[in-house]
Amino acid sequence: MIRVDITSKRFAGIPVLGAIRFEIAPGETLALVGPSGVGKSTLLRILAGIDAAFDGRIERPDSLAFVFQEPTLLPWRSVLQNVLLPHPQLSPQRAREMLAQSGLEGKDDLFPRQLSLGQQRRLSLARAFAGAPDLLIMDEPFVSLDEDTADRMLTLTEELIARHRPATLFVTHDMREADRLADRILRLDARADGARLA
Ligand SMILES: Nc1ncnc2c1ncn2[C@@H]1O[C@H](COP(=O)(O)OP(=O)(O)OP(=O)(O)O)[C@@H](O)[C@H]1O
Repeated sequence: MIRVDITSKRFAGIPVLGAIRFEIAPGETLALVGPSGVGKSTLLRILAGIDAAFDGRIERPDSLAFVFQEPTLLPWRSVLQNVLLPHPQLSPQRAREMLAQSGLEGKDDLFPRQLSLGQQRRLSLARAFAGAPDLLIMDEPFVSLDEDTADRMLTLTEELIARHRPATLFVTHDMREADRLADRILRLDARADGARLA
C-alpha cells in the first residue's frame, strides 16, 4: 500500500499544499486533476521522493518510475540503450520485448531525434515499464500530442498497466483521459493555506 500523508508544503514560506492524505492500493490507478498551478506536479515530486522538503510522511515502494511531460531521453544513446541503461538487470531480449509492446519494433538502433514526439513518448513509457515498477508516476504524459497519437498512447498505457499492474498516479487536464484510465480521480482545490483534496 502507498500512503501519502502531507501536512504542508511551502515554497519560500508560501503554502502550496495543505493537509493531503490518500492511499493507492497495489494495482490501482489514480488520476490527479486540478487547476493550473494548484500543486499537482509538486505532489508527484513529493510522492516520488524528488522533493523531500515538506512536512508529513510518505510510504512508497523502492521500485518506482516517473514519466515526465517531456520525454527525458539520452540523445546520444540508441533507443535500445535508452531502455537498458537505467535497468542494469534487464536483458537486451526483454528490452526488445518492451519496445515491441510499445509499438517500437525495429527501432532499436535509431537515436531519439530520429523518432517522432509520439514515438519518444512511447520510448519513455517502455523505459518506465521495463523496470517493472511497483509505483508508476506520470505527469501529463499525453499532453501536446495530436488526438490520434494521444489516443494510441492512451491505449498503449492501458495495455501496459493491465499487463504489469503497478500502482499508478498520473496528472491530467483531460477528464476523458482520467475517466478512461483511472479507477479513482483525486481533485486538488486551491486554498489560501495550501491546496486540499476536494
Ligand atoms: N521550485 C519551485 N520554487 C518556487 N515555487 C515553485 C517551485 N515549483 C513550483 N512552485 C510553485 O508552486 C505552485 C504549484 O506548482 P505546480 O507545478 O506543482 O502546479 P501544477 O498544478 O502542476 O501546475 P500545471 O497544471 O500548470 O502544471 C505554483 O505556484 C508554482 O509557481
